[in-house]
Amino acid sequence: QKFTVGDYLAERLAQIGIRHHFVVPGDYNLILLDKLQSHPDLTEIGCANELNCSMAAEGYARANGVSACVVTFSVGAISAFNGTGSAYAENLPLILISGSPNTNDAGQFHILHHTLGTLDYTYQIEMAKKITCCAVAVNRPEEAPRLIDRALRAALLSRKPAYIEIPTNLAGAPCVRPGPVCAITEPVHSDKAALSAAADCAAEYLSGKQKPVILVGPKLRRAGAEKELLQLAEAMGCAVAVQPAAKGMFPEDHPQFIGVFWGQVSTLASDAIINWADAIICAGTMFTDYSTVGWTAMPDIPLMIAEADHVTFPGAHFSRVRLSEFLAHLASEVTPNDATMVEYARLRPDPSRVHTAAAGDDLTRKELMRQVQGLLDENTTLMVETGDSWFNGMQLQLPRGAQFEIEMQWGHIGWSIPAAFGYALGAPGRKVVVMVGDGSFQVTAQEVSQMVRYKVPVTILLVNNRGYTIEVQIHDGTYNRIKNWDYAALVRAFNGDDGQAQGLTANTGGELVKALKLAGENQEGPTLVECAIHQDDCSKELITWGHYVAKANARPPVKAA
Ligand SMILES: Cc1ncc(Cn2nnc(CCOP(=O)(O)OP(=O)(O)O)c2C)c(N)n1
Ligand SMILES: [Mg+2]
Repeated sequence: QKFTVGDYLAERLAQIGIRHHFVVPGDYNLILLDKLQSHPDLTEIGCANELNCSMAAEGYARANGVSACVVTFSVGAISAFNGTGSAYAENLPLILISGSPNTNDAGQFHILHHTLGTLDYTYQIEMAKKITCCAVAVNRPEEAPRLIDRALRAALLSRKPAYIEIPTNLAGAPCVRPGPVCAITEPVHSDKAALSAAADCAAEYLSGKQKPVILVGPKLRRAGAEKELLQLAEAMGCAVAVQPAAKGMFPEDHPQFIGVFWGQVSTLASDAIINWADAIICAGTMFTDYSTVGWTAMPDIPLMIAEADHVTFPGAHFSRVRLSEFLAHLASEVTPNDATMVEYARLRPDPSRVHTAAAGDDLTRKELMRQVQGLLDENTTLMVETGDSWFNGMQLQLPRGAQFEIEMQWGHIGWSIPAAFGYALGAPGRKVVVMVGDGSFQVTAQEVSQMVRYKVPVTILLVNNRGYTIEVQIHDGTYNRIKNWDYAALVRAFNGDDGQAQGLTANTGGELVKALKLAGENQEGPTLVECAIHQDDCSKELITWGHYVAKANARPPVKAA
């Protein structure tokens, strides 16, 4: 049994920790799929289309750390570019693998199916270069080890997606076996001198400051630095806020947690403390139009910003300083200062008395969220979709161990369904709950059928407010109306003759209680609960945020000088 290029790739994927690879077959990748499938540690997961395949891989990477999506040339890969873009924006090492034309075709001037109908097949890798940290095409079997290793190492080091193109007649070509896997997995450590210089600079930045606070951003988890952040927070004793896309990256039951800082739509009293602070330690932060509420909540004091591999201060920059090592170093040196916690204690809001609606009342967003809060425990992962689900999710208090997943940077509606499917396969045993709007659900609904096929027990809370409400709050128009579906019947239709999915509707609080109980009991497949709420029943935060994002979008062009 000769060892081939496909076997080399399979062995490397397994060595870096992948146990499931997401695929849609096509004649350019069939031999490669055979090789991957024959690896004892890899399980092939079929998806309904390549957009969903790439989003399932994006979700798998959130749970597993790294993922692989295997598609056919051009018609497959170009759809998969969307989930690859998400992985880039969300800092996830998704390996996009595409079959490609037989190596003889270019030289024989063949026009091929699935291509643009020209003689130039390089357009795909040229596009892939723009949305990955490394894109390689294996055109000769001898090149396979070097190119595959280069792409995988680049993805693992930078937490960005990589692209590997394998011609249909090379997947089965003879190839040498891989060398030690540490050659591609060995991390890069901080430069010692830069690390201590950065620590000295941090001490200087903090000295003389009365009210320092920590702000956690979404890159913290991707840099593997959550533990060290906690060490630093406890060494300082200061208040800790998180950006919306970093919710769940600092424990919310921790006494120093002061809420989600999101400008005027912040939770608890985090915006008051961030605005009161005279020093902000930013760890893995991303200040974007969405996270600063249309630039109305951009901190305006000099910041210390610790990124995955460098640290900046007002007037200083230190390269090759790894975030986790920097935070740990700081924790061992920093002077305690709990002024921001003392102040927070003075102004923290009393926990709001949550109103329980009568069982027979029409279901409202508030009652829905009261019941979702009750679902959260140390074993739950809540995935919130673009839409009012972002804002409703932000208000939830996460018990210790509960996880929260959001795709706020790429913000592709429909991400949550395939991503939850992929995440659930990467985190067996966790209870995965999705909160998704009706508009988003319509984009990628087919992947519920894969949850049925692989018996993945995801609970899908479909918040049906009859349309694209988040868009309505930014700027309304007829385009924000959609055709209503019978969502529960659709999910039951995915069962075919042997599925265990349940499709339920909840029009009142009482019906929701019953539906959630049934969902918790269904371990043999997905349970979708259509939660029907009024079209205008949206969060006050969405209305405020939508107003300022629309204003930011409408800024007039700056007149040329
Ligand atoms: C792929 C993609 N296409 C279009 C958009 C713009 N967009 N953002 N949110 C929406 C509507 C979301 O509506 P729903 O899922 O019903 O959420 P709600 O806001 O809760 O009604 C759109 C159409 C987007 N974010 N992603
Ligand atoms: Mg909606």
